[in-house]
Amino acid sequence: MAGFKTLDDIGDVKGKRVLVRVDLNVPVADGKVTDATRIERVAPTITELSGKGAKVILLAHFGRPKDGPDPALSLEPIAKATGDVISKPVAFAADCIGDKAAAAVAAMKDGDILLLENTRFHKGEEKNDPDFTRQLAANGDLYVNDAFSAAHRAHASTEGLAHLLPAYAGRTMQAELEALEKGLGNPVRPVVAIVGGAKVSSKIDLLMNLVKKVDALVIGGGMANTFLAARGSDVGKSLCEHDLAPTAKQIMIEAAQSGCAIILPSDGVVAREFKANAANETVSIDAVPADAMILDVGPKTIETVNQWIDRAATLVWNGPLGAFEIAPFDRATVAAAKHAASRTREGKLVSVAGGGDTVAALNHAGAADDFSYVSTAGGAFLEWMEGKPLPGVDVLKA
Ligand SMILES: Nc1ncnc2c1ncn2[C@@H]1O[C@H](COP(=O)(O)OP(=O)(O)O)[C@@H](O)[C@H]1O
Ligand SMILES: O=C(OP(=O)(O)O)[C@H](O)COP(=O)(O)O
Repeated sequence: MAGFKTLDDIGDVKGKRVLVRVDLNVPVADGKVTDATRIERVAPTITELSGKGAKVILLAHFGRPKDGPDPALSLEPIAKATGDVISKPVAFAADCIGDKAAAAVAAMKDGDILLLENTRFHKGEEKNDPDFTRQLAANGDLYVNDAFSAAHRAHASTEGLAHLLPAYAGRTMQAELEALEKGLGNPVRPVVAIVGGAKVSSKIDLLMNLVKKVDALVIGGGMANTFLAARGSDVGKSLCEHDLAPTAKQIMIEAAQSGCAIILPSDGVVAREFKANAANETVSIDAVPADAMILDVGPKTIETVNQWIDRAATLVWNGPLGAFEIAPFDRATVAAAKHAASRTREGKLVSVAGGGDTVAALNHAGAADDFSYVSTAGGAFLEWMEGKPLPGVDVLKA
């Protein structure tokens, strides 16, 4: 891979402490990992380094802790899940810096694997604070970044560490960039993007550039509600970031100027509770009851989405169209995923999808294997698509 050092350049790692940044931000329900794709994708890097006798020290975040350590966002259960995927024990330390981390690292033998607690339990992580970064670096001789899906974050463990230790791209980082370049480096038009999901505030800005790159943008999931509200629709109690309505309006103006069609839901499946099999009804998008929330796009919208998939030569997808984890609000996501998979199988579509939950949704639909490429990354993938610099990648090239 041009511009980087990879594991092919790392030399003899026997006995060396290698800090490996991975993305273990996996979907979890009732304490169980519901989709292990991200763990499976970083497994080759972990097993390769461990097999060569390195002490493999995994750094990762989990969720978005607001105020220091949060037991609900501990990585401890993920250590076991990682061990299950790689068929080796993965030890766990209750902090990523300080005495607990140092003691756990000191106890490691060559080839051992250790996962340190959620890096985001310290404010220094997201601030890329030099002092915090030095404390992380104290436990390593070398640094490997295999977290492409977090490479859009300039955090201590994704960017800062590469300034302090000899830095290398892991196998997944390398493979993701190569696959995206191959699939989307020079996409066949028309290019249709589907963007849904729930991370509205962290993804809405990048839609401003995306509409300049694609021919049509289908907006679903929680993301659609902010656009619907900006357009004047009442979305009741739906997930919606009303303060981002001006941004949504600006994106719609930008899209019109760039000749990018924006497709918003025309109907929705609404419920009063966010739970599986909640009583629900399908309503026109302009008739959402004030006490209800849109949890999926409706059948008319599914038809429209599928028509746009039919028109596309290239499909780019991040974010489910509805709350796919809870039946029956998975209907639109499953229908669109199956349709895109079948067009891809017929050789009529290049389909590239990404994101922790999007991958889980495609797996749920039984469609992932038929997509041209499934990335572990959502936000990072869209930023790569925009042509935005990814700090976690650029620092490896420095
Ligand atoms: N209408 C909706 N209301 C609430 N949550 C939604 C809705 N549509 C999708 N979601 C949620 O969005 C989440 C995924 O969003 P996001 O994290 O942005 O995707 P990814 O991880 O693929 O990048 C899922 O947990 C899903 O339940
Ligand atoms: O799940 C992730 O991104 P994604 O939801 O865009 O796929 C990454 O772990 C990054 O997480 P963040 O968006 O909290 O920085």
